[in-house]
Amino acid sequence: MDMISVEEAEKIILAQEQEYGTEVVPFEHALGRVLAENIVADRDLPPYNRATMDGIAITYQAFVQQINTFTVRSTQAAGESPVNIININECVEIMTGAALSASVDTVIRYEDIEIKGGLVFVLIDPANIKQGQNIHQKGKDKKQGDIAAKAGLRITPAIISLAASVGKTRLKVKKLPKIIVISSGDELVDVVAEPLTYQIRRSNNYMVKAALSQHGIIADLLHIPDDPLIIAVKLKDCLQKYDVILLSGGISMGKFDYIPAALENSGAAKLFHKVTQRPGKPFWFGKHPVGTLVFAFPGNPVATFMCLHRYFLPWLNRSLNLPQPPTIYARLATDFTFTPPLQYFLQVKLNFTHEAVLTATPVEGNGSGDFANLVDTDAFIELPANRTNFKAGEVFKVWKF
Ligand SMILES: Nc1nc2c(c(=O)[nH]1)N[C@H]1C(S)=C(S)[C@@H](COP(=O)(O)OP(=O)(O)OC[C@H]3O[C@@H](n4cnc5c(N)ncnc54)[C@H](O)[C@@H]3O)O[C@H]1N2
Ligand code: MOO
Ligand SMILES: [Mg+2]
Repeated sequence: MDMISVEEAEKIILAQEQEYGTEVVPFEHALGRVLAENIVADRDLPPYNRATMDGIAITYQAFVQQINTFTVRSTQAAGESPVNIININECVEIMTGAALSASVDTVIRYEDIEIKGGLVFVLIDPANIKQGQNIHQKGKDKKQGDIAAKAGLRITPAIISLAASVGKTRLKVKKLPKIIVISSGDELVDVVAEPLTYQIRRSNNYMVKAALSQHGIIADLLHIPDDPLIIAVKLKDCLQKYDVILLSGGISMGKFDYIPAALENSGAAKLFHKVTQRPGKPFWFGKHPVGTLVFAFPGNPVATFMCLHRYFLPWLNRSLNLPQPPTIYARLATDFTFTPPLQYFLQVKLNFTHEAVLTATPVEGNGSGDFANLVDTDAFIELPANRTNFKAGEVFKVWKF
């Protein structure tokens, strides 16, 4: 199969969307997961007429009868059972969060009253007092039985708080794929090792694992040497144990790039190898008959990073039935030239102008091995393969990370 375009690669990958079922987790551990059930209000929200200001609670009828001096029946803290007034000229000193009794319907702030000699004087013009003011009415936000959060949403801190408020301590969420991130290469040593002059510490795998953890996935890590026998054994094992394998390295033209052949020998079917893009041209994608998907990313760190964001994360969203994030476009801030007939993913720094226009300033770096450059960039913009000169002010698609 010849090299395919970015769009074709994306289509092939998204067509492999999977469904991993659901599981129940403690609500405190559900952040970032996808809700697989509705969260329903177990009572009205709020469950009682709630004072929203510290002050006094009265019946509005008092003003109709020209009464604006009150005696204090009682003081009611939040958490105390509601106190009734007996006479129309009585008030309850009430605190924010306390439940009003049915005998009162209006709250006046401490700032608007004076308490002297056991009496409460209202300082403001009763014409400026509205019946029901400073009260959060029972059931105003949600009625008992209403759906307060719909299945399918990504769980945010707001949803965690909602679950807590309705006493939903366990939440049904979509299961995440079981993933292993495999690095390969004999030049790569462990992060705690002191590399020899011709070795480097492995880092791609930690970058991929960290990016996955932002999506709630705790991936396993494995390193394999450039040894075809070990690669075959390890890949065979992982193809049986995981839903998705994310590899980096070992897939290009090198004499020790054994991964594609090993995958195919293990029974995985190649769905494509090589995409007309830079970085990331040697990208290999395939599927094993047991259902395991294999994203074998090119080893150069910027290529691994780009392919993860451009292909894997959209696949994950699709498989979790989440809407894709809205497509963002930015204006190129300076002219840029790229001659090879490849779709170029240019590293950029994003900015907003005073006119709220999103701009993308190239932060080129030194090719796809320059992972240090990623620290100073916040997105790739996608420059079409069939063009060479890109002008400042032109608009291109953004892949934010
Ligand atoms: N003759 C050709 N050579 C190369 C081509 C080509 O088309 N023809 N493509 C180039 C491109 S583009 C890329 S990208 C790389 C991809 O190579 P591999 O996927 O085989 O990756 P490796 O050779 O194993 O490593 C490449 C590079 O990346 C470093 N690396 C790998 N894994 C890690 C890791 N976990 N942490 C940090 N760094 C890692 C590795 O040390 C190499 O420097 O091939 C080009 N060659
Ligand atoms: O993907 Mo390679 O990183 O184009 O250099
Ligand atoms: Mg190689």
